[in-house]
Amino acid sequence: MLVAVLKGAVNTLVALSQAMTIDAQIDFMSLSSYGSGSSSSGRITVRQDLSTDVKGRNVLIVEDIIDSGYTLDWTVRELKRRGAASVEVFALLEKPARRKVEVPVKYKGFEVPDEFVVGFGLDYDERFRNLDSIAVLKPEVYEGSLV
Ligand SMILES: O=P(O)(O)OC[C@H]1O[C@H](OP(=O)(O)OP(=O)(O)O)[C@H](O)[C@@H]1O
Ligand SMILES: Nc1nc2[nH]cnc2c(=O)[nH]1
Repeated sequence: MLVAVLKGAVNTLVALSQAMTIDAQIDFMSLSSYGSGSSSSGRITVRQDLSTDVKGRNVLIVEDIIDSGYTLDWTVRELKRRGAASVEVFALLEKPARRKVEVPVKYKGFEVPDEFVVGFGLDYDERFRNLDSIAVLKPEVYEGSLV
């Protein structure tokens, strides 16, 4: 089954699941470690949990971006703790320069430089998620002068 980490991974989940040729159940987990800032606090909070028991299931976690890796590290550990038979990862984007914790990623999309990206589900303070492509946010926006 596919487990998407909301909210950012929603577009990625839709695109990936529609490209798959095998039947796959989907479920969602909403986590946050960013609040309204642009860097991870490292403290994960569960905003909304899965509706499925993952015990004995083969799970593919679908992520939009891996930055520090804290979110993914927490999610992999948590799903294994709940008894998933296997836990693998699909990540659309990775920002290697900012990695704090390494997590094995089976299916990798693209590497991005150390810049804050938005669009295709990715937000800055809940804005820009509905852009249909991924763009680098101008630092003036998160440094305050354009907010
Ligand atoms: O590797 P990390 O440093 O942990 O960062 C990656 C996470 O950050 C973003 O989520 P965010 O917490 O902003 O929530 P959102 O998906 O609801 O925007 C993104 O969607 C990843 O889940
Ligand atoms: N929108 C967005 N969320 C993130 N979470 C971790 N890194 C990023 C990023 O570059 N953009």
